[in-house]
Amino acid sequence: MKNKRYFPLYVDLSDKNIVVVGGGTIATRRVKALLLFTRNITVIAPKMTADLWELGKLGKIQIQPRPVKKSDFSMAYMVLAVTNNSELNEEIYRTCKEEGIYVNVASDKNLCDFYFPGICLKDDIVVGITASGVNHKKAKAVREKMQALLEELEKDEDSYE
Ligand SMILES: C[C@@]1(CC(=O)O)C2=NC(=C\c3[nH]c(c(CCC(=O)O)c3CC(=O)O)Cc3[nH]c(c(CC(=O)O)c3CCC(=O)O)/C=C3\N/C(=C\2)[C@@H](CCC(=O)O)[C@]3(C)CC(=O)O)/[C@H]1CCC(=O)O
Ligand SMILES: NC(=O)c1ccc[n+]([C@@H]2O[C@H](COP(=O)([O-])OP(=O)(O)OC[C@H]3O[C@@H](n4cnc5c(N)ncnc54)[C@H](O)[C@@H]3O)[C@@H](O)[C@H]2O)c1
Repeated sequence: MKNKRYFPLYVDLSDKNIVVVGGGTIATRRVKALLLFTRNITVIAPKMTADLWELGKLGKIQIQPRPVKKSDFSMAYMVLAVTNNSELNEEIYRTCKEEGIYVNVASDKNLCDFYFPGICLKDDIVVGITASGVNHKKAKAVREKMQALLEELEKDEDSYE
C-alpha cells in the first residue's frame, strides 16, 4: 500500500449541482463522464474546448465563459478544480473546505475529498476504478480491461436469470 484507500461511494448526482472550474482537455473528459449521471453541471472558464461549447449550446450543461469567482460555489454540492493554474486550484480547494463543499483538485491528489474514477458502464452495471492516486496510467489500463470484461459478460446475460 503506497497510499490511503478511498471508499467507492455510489452517489445520486442527478439532483445535485456540480461546478467544474476549467474548460480544457481534462475538464472536457470529466464533464462527458459526469453527463452519464446528471445534467446539473456548470462549467466556468475563460477558454473552453469546442466540445464544451457544443454541449452548452445544446443545453446539456451550463457554461460561464469567464474567470471563476468565490461566489460561484455557493450552490455547489461538488466542485472540480481543473484549471491549469495550480495556485488557483489550491485557492478553490481552500474556499470549498471553508464552505463544506466536496472538492477535487486535478493537479494535486493530496487536495481531493474524492478521486475522479475511471468509469466502466454496461446497462445497470457501474464500475469505478482508482489506483489510489499512485499510478494513473494503471487506472486507465484497468478501466479498459474492465470495460472489455463487462462487454464479454453481457454475452452471458441469460445465465443471470
Ligand atoms: C482515473 C482518471 C479519471 C479521469 O481523469 O478522467 C484519473 N486520472 C486519469 C488519467 C491520467 N491522469 C494523469 C495522466 C497523465 C500521465 C500521468 O501523470 O500518469 C493520466 C493518463 C491519461 O490521461 O491518459 C495526470 C494526473 N492525474 C492526477 C495528477 C495529480 C497528482 O497525481 O497529484 C496528475 C498529474 C498532473 C500534472 O502533471 O500536473 C491526479 C488524479 N487523477 C485521477 C484520476 C485521480 C485518481 C488517480 C488514480 O486512481 O490513480 C487523481 C489522484 C485526482 C483526481 O484528479 O481526481 C484517469 C484515467 C482513467 C481513464 O482513462 O479511464
Ligand atoms: N487528474 C488528471 O487526470 C489530470 C490529467 C492531466 C492533467 N491534469 C491536471 O489538470 C489540469 C488541467 O489540465 P488541462 O490539460 O485540462 O489544461 P488546459 O490547459 O487544457 O485547460 C486549462 C483550463 O483552465 C482554465 N482557466 C484558467 N484560468 C482560469 C480561471 N481564472 N477561472 C476559470 N478557469 C480558468 C482555462 O480557461 C482552460 O479552460 C492541470 O492542472 C493538470 O495538472 C490532471
